Amino acid sequence: MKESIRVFSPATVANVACGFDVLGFALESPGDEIEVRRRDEPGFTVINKTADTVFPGDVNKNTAVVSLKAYLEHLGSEDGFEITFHSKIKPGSGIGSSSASAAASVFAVNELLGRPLAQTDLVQFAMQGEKAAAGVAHADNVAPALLGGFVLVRSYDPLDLIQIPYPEELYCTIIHPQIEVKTEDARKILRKGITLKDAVTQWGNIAGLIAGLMKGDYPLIGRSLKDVIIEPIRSMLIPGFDEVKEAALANGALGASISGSGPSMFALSSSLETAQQVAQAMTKTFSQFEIENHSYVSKINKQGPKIL
Ligand SMILES: Nc1ncnc2c1ncn2[C@@H]1O[C@H](COP(=O)(O)OP(=O)(O)OP(=O)(O)O)[C@@H](O)[C@H]1O
Ligand SMILES: N[C@@H](CCO)C(=O)O
Repeated sequence: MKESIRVFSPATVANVACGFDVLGFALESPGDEIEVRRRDEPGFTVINKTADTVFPGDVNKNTAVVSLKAYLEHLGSEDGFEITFHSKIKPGSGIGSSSASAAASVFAVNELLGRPLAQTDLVQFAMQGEKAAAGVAHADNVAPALLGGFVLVRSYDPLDLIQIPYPEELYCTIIHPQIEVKTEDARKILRKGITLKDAVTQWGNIAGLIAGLMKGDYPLIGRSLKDVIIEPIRSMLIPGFDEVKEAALANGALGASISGSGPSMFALSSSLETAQQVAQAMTKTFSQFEIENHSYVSKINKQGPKIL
């Protein structure tokens, strides 16, 4: 059996406006690149070869280790592993940095061990990494990170993951304002209750978004990419949010909202040209608020993690 493996695990956009905690999709780039090597003795080591990522001091709080421990415990294995990070999504960015690591390690070791578990069965362990990062075992980043594409979390108990077809011509613009918002903090500020009116609007939109993706109905996708519950609260953490969102829509985006818990924003477009125009418009608008930022366009990642 191989003693080491190098894998890529994708960034992800969770919530997707109206699907808080239940919908996410994977991006072709960026992502985490890690190498996992079996150790001669039990335990875990993390080697950081990235240029600018600072990991938690306690290796056992690293989401890659937390998820891998849960996976190995399930298998009854006491093997130890060394995890080397070669590249890393910036933590707290809103595109699933904690998730990419949690998914990468379980995918890598499952491959090293000859795939004792199916890919879908790895999600439950990667969720433990998210719980360590944000206090809640949400699956809307790790499920698309491991399965690729758009994934609906139909149910958490029991875990029921549904891969959702989407139109081939779908492009995501991501913009990262240079501010950090931790998921844990962005969850604490949410209201504990919602009105029935908002609930009806939200579940109409999430159903419409799923239907639009499956039918390749761009106007329906656009009409449904609206969030009346989470965005009104979390957008207060992102200076210029309303103006940047308006700029995206004015330049042809189907819809735009907060990526995950923020501060990144995402916009979906039906062509690469539009997505690039949207990126320019969002960057220009954020810059008017004197917030450093960078933006890029990514296609949807079909496959999830891959062996390098
Ligand atoms: N391998 C890791 N990669 C990234 N963050 C990690 C990792 N291990 C632990 N963490 C911790 O998780 C937190 C980052 O996770 P958080 O969910 O806040 O950001 P994110 O995953 O980039 O955003 P989002 O979940 O909204 O997409 C930080 O406190 C970071 O220290
Ligand atoms: N659904 C999670 C995603 C975090 O990326 C949240 O919004 O808190």
